[in-house]
Amino acid sequence: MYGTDLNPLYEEIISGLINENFAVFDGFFDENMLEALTSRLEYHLEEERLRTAGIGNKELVSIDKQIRSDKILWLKDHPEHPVEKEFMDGVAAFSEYMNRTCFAGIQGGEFHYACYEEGAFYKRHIDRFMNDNSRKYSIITYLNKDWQPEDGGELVLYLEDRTLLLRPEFGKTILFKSDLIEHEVLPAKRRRLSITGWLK
Ligand SMILES: O=C(O)CCC(=O)C(=O)O
Ligand SMILES: [Fe+2]
Repeated sequence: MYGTDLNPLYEEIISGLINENFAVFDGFFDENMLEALTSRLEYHLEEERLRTAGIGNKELVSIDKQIRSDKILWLKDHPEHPVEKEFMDGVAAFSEYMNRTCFAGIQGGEFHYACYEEGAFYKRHIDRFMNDNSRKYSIITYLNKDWQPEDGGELVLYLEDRTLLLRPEFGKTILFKSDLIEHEVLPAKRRRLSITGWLK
């Protein structure tokens, strides 16, 4: 029946968002798709398409290497590949579910690939701009095979009652409320790849 099926993974994510403003999970995207996204990102890197990321929104971008030192490529800034369309479709299906079951009011999103080269980091911040509060949820999926504890690059979530360190392991996805969760990326000790987006 249209509109009434429950999706167990989505339900788990939504419980996390309701109870703790974040959720960490595997299996949002299947293995083939994760492999294809990784190859695509590696190809973009070889073609030198990623650029030093800025801080602030389009009008107010300043590049401050003291705060972040990753490189990014916005998905909208290059011709879409079928796996990128599949990625967007997956995120759109979740957004529709959130809208239908939680009245989340998500109207779209923006997405980029990110690469933290050895030594790169992103200091403690929240994912909202001073002059634009449209970002509702942040979503990050990691594309790093065999990430080891000594590889660093953890995402730190600064929660009210504790601090959580998350390793950027292949296929792991984090979703959190963009306006509430302060977070940081610790220096990576090897190249750290991800695809990141904001539901708006
Ligand atoms: O890659 C991560 O773990 C987080 C990235 C991040 O905080 C951002 O791009 O705003
Ligand atoms: Fe962030």
